[in-house]
Amino acid sequence: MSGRPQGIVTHQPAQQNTATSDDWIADLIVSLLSLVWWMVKTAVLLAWRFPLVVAGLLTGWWAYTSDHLFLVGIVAAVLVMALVVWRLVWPGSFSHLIAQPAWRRRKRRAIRRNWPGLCERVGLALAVTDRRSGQRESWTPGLSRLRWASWEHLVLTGRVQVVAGQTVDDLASAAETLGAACGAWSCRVRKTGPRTAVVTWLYGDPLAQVVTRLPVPQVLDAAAVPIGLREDGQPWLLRLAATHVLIVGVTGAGKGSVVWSLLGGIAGGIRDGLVQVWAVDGKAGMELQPGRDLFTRFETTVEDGVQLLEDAVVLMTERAARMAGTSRRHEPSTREPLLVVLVDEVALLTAYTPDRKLRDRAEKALAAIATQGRAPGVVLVAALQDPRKEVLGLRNLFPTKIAMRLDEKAQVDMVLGEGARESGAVCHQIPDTSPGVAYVKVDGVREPVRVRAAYYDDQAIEDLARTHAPSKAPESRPVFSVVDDSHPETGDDLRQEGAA
Ligand SMILES: Nc1ncnc2c1ncn2[C@@H]1O[C@H](COP(=O)(O)OP(=O)(O)OP(=O)(O)O)[C@@H](O)[C@H]1O
Repeated sequence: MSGRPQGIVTHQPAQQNTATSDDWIADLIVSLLSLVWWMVKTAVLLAWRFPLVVAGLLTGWWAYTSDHLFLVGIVAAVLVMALVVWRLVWPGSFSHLIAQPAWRRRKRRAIRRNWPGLCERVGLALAVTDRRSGQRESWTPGLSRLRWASWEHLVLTGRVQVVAGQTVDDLASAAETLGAACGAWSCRVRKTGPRTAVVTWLYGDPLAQVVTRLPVPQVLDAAAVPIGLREDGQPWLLRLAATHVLIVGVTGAGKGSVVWSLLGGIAGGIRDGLVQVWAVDGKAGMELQPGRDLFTRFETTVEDGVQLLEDAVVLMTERAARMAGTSRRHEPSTREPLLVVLVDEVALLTAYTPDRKLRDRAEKALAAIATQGRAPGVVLVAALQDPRKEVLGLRNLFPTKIAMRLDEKAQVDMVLGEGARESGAVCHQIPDTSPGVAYVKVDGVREPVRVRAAYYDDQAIEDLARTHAPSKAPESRPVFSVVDDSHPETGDDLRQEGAA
C-alpha cells in the first residue's frame, strides 16, 4: 500500500518544478508589461498635464545628444524675449491668447483634482461606515462635465451628483462657501434631477457692463423674448406667452429698460400685427410716450387707464368664449393677436388714486386679466416701485416676477416669493450704479436668475417706434365688440361698472 504512493510522491516534485518555472516566466512578462504600460501612461499623462515642460525637456535632450545645444538655447532665448515684448507692448492680446487660456486650464484642473478635498472643506462630505470592514469612509458628491460655458464671461459649469443621504438643497446651501473656496465671486446651483444639479462658478461678471441693445427679432417668438443677458453670459429670454410679468424696483432701478427691451423683443410681432400693446402710463405719459407709435391704445390718465383695463377684460372674455371647446391655447394671428396690456406704475391705479371706486375697478379688472388672461392670449405686464401688499394685493398672480433694486431685504421675498432671498436673490444689494440689473423668478423654477436688461436710449426708442409701428390696415386689427350676453358676469359687469 505504501509503495505506490511513494512512486507518486517521487513524480510530483518534477511536475511542481515545471509549473514553478512557467509561473515565474509568466510573472516576469506580466511585470514587464505592467511596467511598460505604467511608463506609457505616465508619459502621456505628463505630456497632457505639463506639455510645455515635457516639450522643453525633450528638445533639451535632443539638443544635447545631437550637439545643437547652442542653437536651441538661442531659439529659446528669442522665444522668451518675444513673449516678454508681447506681454509689455500688447498686454490685451497676450492676456486673451496666452494668459487667460492658461489660467482657465489651471483653474479647471485645480477644481477637478481637488474636488473631494473642496467638498470636505465646505461640509459636503458624508461620513459613512462600511458595513463589512466597519471602517469610516468619507463620501463626496461626484463632479462631471466640468467645462467653461463662456470663455468671454469666465463662467465655469459642472454637473454634480450628491451622494445618497444628501439633497440638492444641501449643495445649494453650500454654494456661497463653495464659490469662495474655488476663488469665484459667485456660485449658483440649479437642480436638474432628484440628486443632480448644475453648478455654475462665476469668475467674472458679464452684468458689470451696460448690455448693448439686442437685434430686434424679425419673427415673433413670444415664448422666448430676448431682453438682455443672464449672469452666466447667456441671453436672457423671457416667456411672454401664457404668463403675466411683474417688474418691481425702486425709482431709477431701470424698470424702463426691461419694458423697452421687451417691446424691442416683440416689435417684429407688433409691426406684423401679431401682437397689440395697450399701454397705460398714469404719469401723464412721461415714461412710455416716446414709444407711442408701437401702441394700439395708449392712455395717460388714471380714468382712461382703468377704462382700458376693462376693455381688455371685455376682449379677453369674448375671445375666451370663442375659443371655448375649440382650442385651449391661443396662437397669435393677425385676427387674434396676442394682447399685451402694459401698465407703468400700476400703483397709480390701485393705490395712489384718491377715488376709491376707480381703485376698486382697477383692482377688479387687473385681477380678471391676471386670473383668466393667459389662455386667451391677454398678457399683463405691470411695473411697480413699491411692492407692499396694500399697494398691489394681487402680485402673487404674476407667474413671472422681476425684482430689480429694492430698498429693504424683506422686500425680496415679498416680490419673488418665500425663500428667494435665501436662494441668492439679493436685490437690496444691487448697487445704484447698475441700473437694469434684476433677479427673475418664474413659477415652477426654484432658483431666481440674475440678469441685466439691455439699455435703450431715447434715440433707440424713437428708432424702434418709427420702424416697427403696427400697420394701420383695418384688417390687421381684431374685431372688438360688446361682450356676448351669455357671459355677463365678467365683461358686461365690468363695462357697466366702468361706465358708472
Ligand atoms: N439696462 C440699463 N443699463 C444701463 N443704464 C440703465 C439701464 N436701465 C436704466 N438705465 C439708466 O438708469 C436711469 C433710470 O432708469 P429708468 O428710468 O428706467 O428707471 P425706473 O426704474 O423706470 O425709474 P422710475 O420708476 O423712476 O421711472 C436711466 O436714465 C438710464 O440712464
